[in-house]
Amino acid sequence: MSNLKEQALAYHANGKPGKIEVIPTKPHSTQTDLGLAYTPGVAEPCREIEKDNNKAYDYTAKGNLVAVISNGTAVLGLGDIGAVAGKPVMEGKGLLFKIYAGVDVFDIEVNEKDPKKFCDIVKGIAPTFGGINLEDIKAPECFEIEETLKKELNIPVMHDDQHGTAIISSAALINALDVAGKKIDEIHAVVNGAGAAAIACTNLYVSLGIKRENIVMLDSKGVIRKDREKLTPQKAVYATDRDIHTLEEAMKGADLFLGLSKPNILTKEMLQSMAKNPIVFALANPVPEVSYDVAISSREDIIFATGRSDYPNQVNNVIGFPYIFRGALDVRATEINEHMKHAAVRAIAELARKPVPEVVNIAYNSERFSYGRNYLIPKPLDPRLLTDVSIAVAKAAVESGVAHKPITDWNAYYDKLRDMMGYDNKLMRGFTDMAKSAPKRLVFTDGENIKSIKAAVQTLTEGVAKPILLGNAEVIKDLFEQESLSMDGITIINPRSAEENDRRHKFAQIYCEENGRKGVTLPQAYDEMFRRDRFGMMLLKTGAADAVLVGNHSNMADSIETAKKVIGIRKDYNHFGALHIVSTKKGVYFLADTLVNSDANADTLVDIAKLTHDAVKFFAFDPVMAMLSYSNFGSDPKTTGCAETVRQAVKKLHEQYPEFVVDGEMQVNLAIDDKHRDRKYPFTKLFGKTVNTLIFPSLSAASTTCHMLLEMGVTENIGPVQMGLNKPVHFVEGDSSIHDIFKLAVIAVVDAIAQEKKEQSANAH
Ligand SMILES: NC(=O)C1=CN([C@@H]2O[C@H](COP(=O)(O)OP(=O)(O)OC[C@H]3O[C@@H](n4cnc5c(N)ncnc54)[C@H](OP(=O)(O)O)[C@@H]3O)[C@@H](O)[C@H]2O)C=CC1
Ligand SMILES: CC(=O)C(=O)O
Ligand SMILES: [Mg+2]
Repeated sequence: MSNLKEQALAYHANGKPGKIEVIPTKPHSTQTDLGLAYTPGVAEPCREIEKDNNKAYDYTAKGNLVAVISNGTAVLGLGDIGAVAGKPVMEGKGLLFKIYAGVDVFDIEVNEKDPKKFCDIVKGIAPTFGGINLEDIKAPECFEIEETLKKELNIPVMHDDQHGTAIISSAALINALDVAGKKIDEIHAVVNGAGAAAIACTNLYVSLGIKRENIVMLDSKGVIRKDREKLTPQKAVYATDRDIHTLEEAMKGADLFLGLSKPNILTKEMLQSMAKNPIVFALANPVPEVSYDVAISSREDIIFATGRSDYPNQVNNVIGFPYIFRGALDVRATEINEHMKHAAVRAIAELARKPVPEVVNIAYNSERFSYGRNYLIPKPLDPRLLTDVSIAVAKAAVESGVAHKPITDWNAYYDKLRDMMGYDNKLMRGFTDMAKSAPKRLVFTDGENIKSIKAAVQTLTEGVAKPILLGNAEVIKDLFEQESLSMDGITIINPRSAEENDRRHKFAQIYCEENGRKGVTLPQAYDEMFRRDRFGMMLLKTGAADAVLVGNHSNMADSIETAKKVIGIRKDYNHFGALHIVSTKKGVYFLADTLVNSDANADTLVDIAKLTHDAVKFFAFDPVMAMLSYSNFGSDPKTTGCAETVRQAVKKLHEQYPEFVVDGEMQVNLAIDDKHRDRKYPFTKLFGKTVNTLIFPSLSAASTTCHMLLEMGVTENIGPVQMGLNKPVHFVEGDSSIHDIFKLAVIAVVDAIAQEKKEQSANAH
């Protein structure tokens, strides 16, 4: 703990104190810029806004700016620590708004406990903002404050400790009940705490179906009973006349415990007295009502959540507020109403049931998040929260008639949000959309590998492919079960099974006929068909599949040789190759050949350059190609070796393909720095152009460079993209992540679509 204390204090104090700052969004380097940013130019937008206040959304930051406002009376579970002491929390919230949903925040700490005066202050500053997030204001004052402000302001106002918490914990409850196999209208609940968060959560649970008479609520004075005096209206709603007087009694046989109160209140015995599969949400921060260790050791069937990030099931309002406000701001909603809250609950609950993307597993250093008692709600770093929750909230605002600026093109809105996510680049999104337009039958030869399986499931859920997994059906089914993945829509083929005997014979016949003069006999060909890469490629060849991903269950060099024999190299070529697409700060680069030709000569390089030229065009870029080596345009005059091989290839390319923008040999720094190159070597065919394609002199150089870039943090890479075979066979590299395999799957489908189009146009002529 003291370590945490030191770390936390150093974190906040180091560098510029605090966690947020204001950054200008417009140019400000010249006198002209400043004359527009401030006087005299700034008067023009002022005049426009004076005429029509709504113009503030066009000319100022208002539309994306939220106030996080607190009076510091219920800061986390620290209690009434005063306005300024709450500032680190409010700044923290500002940081989360920004990083998760791109919402800008001013944190405002107000020294005022009187609800009426507090409301006057907020109303006074409201014109600055597109929305108001009330935070850490204690009950019962928070109820009056929120109600008044909602009534009197026409921008979204939400007290996050109430409704943010209610939304997230409701989503977790829906899924916990599903896991426990219980019905919401039959359960008995104990709610410990009757403050801002607890009351709002309970209200939302009731609207979802929990019966009020099945709830026992407690505050600092014990069970809220009908015979107690001076209950606030919010507490009185939940007062009970059942013969229950203590927390201990309330817990007996209960199905649900919701704690939004104080640390360490529950005992092991109390947990053991609950009903079967008890749901325990101990959400007090930073220390829950019962520790994770005590809860988990109390009984095996417990379904447990806290508000903390260091245990499974973090029920924390961070999963909601950034996206709830994002959606509300984007349609310029005048409020956040019940319809919008329910939409957010559903979106969060449903997201937890979808397969978890690899980026999330990587972020949490986990191999296997999957829906179940330890994964009831999405992780805060799940980038899909931004799209799923914001869209659900925005749609609900439009449907319920509170959107001032309704969205009509939801696909464009989805794309805009996806652009904010930042883990995927535009290029890949374009391919994904292309693949979705005509999903193809895609074979994963490594069907018994969990990474292939997860990538295959993702292709299905994203609608980019119809996956076929090769392997032993029992093994594959077990893996699906272990990961709680659905097999709906997945095809499994076991090349070794008796059912595939006829197909094995047929494939062997074809393979033998085509390769008889390469020494392949029929018995050998039959034996080969037991191997998954051979069988997968034959499925493709015979039209039973549209594309294949060859996994790393077999030797890559052997699979490459097999692909040559089974699928064949394109007419007019003697070689095939592969490229990697890497997205760097300097732009997108195509690197080749990164996979196939370990002993390239000048003819190999010419083929690779031609294939890469076509591929780069296919990916909608104009190829500007540098043929790389260690020397520049003959600066090393040796007549043998790699520089000479590249020179010969360049000569051939210039003679045979004068239209290609290609030159070399040159060093990679000259290829990338066009100004330097143009100054020093103005005669090249690349003059005035920016190189986007790098053809390496050897596989060794290409592969090393490619892996080095990736290890050193290139933001995005796709590959190896095979080019030059007659059909879409692509090769998965040994250390590929699920995300890498998914991207290659998308490329394979896009390749299949392109192939189909080519065949259709050839048939038409
Ligand atoms: N995980 C999450 O996302 C969130 C967690 N929280 C946490 O919930 C807790 C409460 O926050 P909030 O509602 O904003 O604060 P409030 O001050 O509004 O409410 C606190 C409530 O806890 C009650 N309480 C205090 N001691 C006990 C006790 N021994 N037994 C039963 N009830 C008790 C108080 O009773 P009385 O009414 O008698 O004073 C009051 O009703 C905090 O720990 C906070 O960090 C809050 C929001 C979100
Ligand atoms: C998470 C939060 O808002 C709280 O604990 O108060
Ligand atoms: Mg809070």
